[in-house]
This record gives sequence, structure tokens and C-alpha cells, in this order.
Amino acid sequence: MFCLHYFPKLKNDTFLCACHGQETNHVPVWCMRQAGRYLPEFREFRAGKDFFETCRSPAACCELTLQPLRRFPFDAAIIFSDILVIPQAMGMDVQMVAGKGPTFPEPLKEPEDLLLLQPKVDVNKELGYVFKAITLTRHKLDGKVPLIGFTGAPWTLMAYMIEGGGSTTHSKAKRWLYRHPEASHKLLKMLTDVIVEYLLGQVAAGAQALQVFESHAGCLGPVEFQEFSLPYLRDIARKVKDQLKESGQDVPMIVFAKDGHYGLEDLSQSHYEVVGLDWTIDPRSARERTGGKVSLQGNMDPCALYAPKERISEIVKKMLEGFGTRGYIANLGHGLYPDMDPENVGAFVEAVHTHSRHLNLK
Ligand SMILES: Cc1c2[nH]c(c1CCC(=O)O)Cc1[nH]c(c(CCC(=O)O)c1C)Cc1[nH]c(c(CCC(=O)O)c1C)Cc1[nH]c(c(C)c1CCC(=O)O)C2
Repeated sequence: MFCLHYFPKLKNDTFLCACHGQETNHVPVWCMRQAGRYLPEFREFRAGKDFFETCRSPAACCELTLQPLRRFPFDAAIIFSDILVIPQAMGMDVQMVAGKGPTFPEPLKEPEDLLLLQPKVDVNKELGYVFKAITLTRHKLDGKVPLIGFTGAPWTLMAYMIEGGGSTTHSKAKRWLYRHPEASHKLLKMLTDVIVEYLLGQVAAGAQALQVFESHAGCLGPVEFQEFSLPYLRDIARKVKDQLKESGQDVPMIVFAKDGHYGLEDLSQSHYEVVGLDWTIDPRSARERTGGKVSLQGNMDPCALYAPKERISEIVKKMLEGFGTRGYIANLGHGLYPDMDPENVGAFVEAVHTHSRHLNLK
């Protein structure tokens, strides 16, 4: 797949340099869920509109992606969309219910239900609206910062498709792993195939980096992670990279396995340039365990944003000292919550830029 678009020249490449472990003047920073309900302008724009309708409008996705960039000097943008557009593309109904979150009226119950899924998904037809949103946003960004595309990882999507929504135990989905391992692998493989095509489509449309969200890694133990998550995460990176290499493209990939610290060593050897971390890992030990093989991204506790600004600044300084300023992308350990104060988000971004510049001068 060749990139047929002529996009504006990139002016701030600190995020891409950090992905590749290259030196930068300051540590780049962005926040998961930076386009979200903590911003009054987001709430106003989204008011009265269906969530997935919004996802299907390239102009709306573009506007929501750009909103946080108008307020804060983030070093990357992430396209506004959702991981659950993939189950939709495979034929499942998914709704966003206010106060409840994503809901599947008819989740998968037994292995026979796999027959109800589209066996072969034409990503251009089913997810072309995401590609259009990416192309439009890349143009509208005007080279200010790079644009990140993303996907849910196979296990995380499988869990949603079986649970039918959020869950604390994920026991319905884990029941499949223990009771129907073959059907589980079949579903994970189907998802992997769609995800690879979907990510390649995002790059062709203009995405300059890709993040894979394994948000439900934490409910797996090391053994189940080895069997049902890691091989598919590896497959995705290898297949996407092999294809991109053929067309001479180099797009860094980030893997974020939330609460998956037991898999850190393996994740650092899974063909991803960057490993994302939640806040339950100490920066120094994350560096040691990944042995300098990858760049790291994360990992301030999102709740630290409830602290006064001076305290946020101290926490950021410690975090930067722990990770070091090279091969590091500052972020939170998970997404921003709707009740967070945009001013404190601004304080977080400023603290990363200021402290990292000072540390680089030492
Ligand atoms: C698990 C997951 C989902 N979606 C996503 C994940 C993986 C990351 C993670 O672990 O949080 C990924 C996602 N969802 C959204 C983005 C956009 C980009 C960004 O990070 O700014 C991204 C990267 C927008 C969104 N996706 C959603 C919102 C909020 C709802 C709204 O705008 O009305 C946003 C901004 C909805 C959503 N979508 C999902 C959930 C659990 C929710 C929250 C539901 C709720 O709290 O009511 C599924």
C-alpha cells in the first residue's frame, strides 16, 4: 500500500524521535483520552449526538481530535474514534449507553456464535470512515504534531464481544479461554486479521504512529497472557511492519498492555518500538526489565491530576528522573477521567516540557 497523499511537512518530530530512541530537546508528551469529556468544548460538541454516529463523521472526528491541541502544546494527536468499531465492522451491534458505557445487545455466547461474524471484512468498506477522518485530520493538523492511529488488541476486543460491555472479572470471556480454547484462538485469529488490515489502512490514510490497546491484559495471568494475548500482539506488529517495509514506510508502533507488568520483558521483544506502561510500575525497574531495547511511554497515575499544580510538577520531575529523558514519551498510565480539571492537564504538559529541558542541560 502506497501513501498517495501529499501532507503538510511535520514541524514537531519530538514524539517520533522519542519512539525511535533518538535524542530530543524536550520529552514529548500526550495523554490517553486527551480528546474527551474533561474538556467543556468536547461535551458541548458531543451533546445530543450518538457516540458511534460521531465516530462515523470524519469532520466530527477531526474537530474532536484537534480540540485538545488548541489548548495544550501536546507533542502528538490521537485520532478520535473507538476500539469497538472493529466488532461493529465484523457485524456486531454496539451502542454507547450514557452512564453505562459500551453495550452489545447480543454478545457472543457459545462458539457457534462465531458463525454470525463476517468471515472476511473489507476494511475500506466497513471502516473507510476512520481512514477518511485520519486523512482529513492529518491535513488540518498542518504538520503541527504527528497523528497517532490505534486499535484494540484481539484479547481486549474478544472480551468485549463476549462480555457485552465492561466487566470487573471478565469471567464470561475467560470462561471461553478455559472451556473453549480452540474457538478462542479462532476468534483471536479472526480479529488479528482484521486489525492488521485496519492498521495498514490507517497508515495509508496518514497515521504516523500506531498504538495497540490491550486494555484487559490485567485479568489474564502470565500463562494465559502467553497463550491468548502475546502471540497475537506479536503477529500484528510483525505483519504490519513486513507490509510497510515493502513500501518503504517506517511507522513506530506502541503496545499498551494495561496491568500487564508480568509480560514486560516479552512485550519489549515483540517488534514494537514503544511499550506503554500503567502507573503500577516503577520507572527505573521498567527500564531495567526492558533492558534499553524499547522506548517507554507513561505512566503517571491519572489521579495525580487531582493534586495541586506544584505537586503535579514534583511528581512529573520524579517520573522524568526515573525514566531518563531519552527514549521516553510522557503520558498518563491510563486515560483522563471526565471530572479532571483541564488546567491541571496543562500543568502536567508544562511540567514535562520544563523539567525535561532542565534535565537535558545537566
Ligand atoms: C477500552 C477502550 C474503549 N475505547 C478505547 C479503549 C482503550 C483504551 C482504554 O483502555 O481506555 C480507546 C479510545 N476511545 C476513545 C479514544 C480517542 C482518542 C483519545 O484517546 O483521545 C480512544 C483511543 C474515545 C472515547 N471513547 C469513549 C469516550 C467517552 C464517551 C463519549 O464521548 O461520549 C471517548 C472520548 C467511550 C468508551 N469507549 C470504551 C469505553 C470503556 C468507553 C467509556 C464509556 C464511559 O465512560 O461511559 C471502549
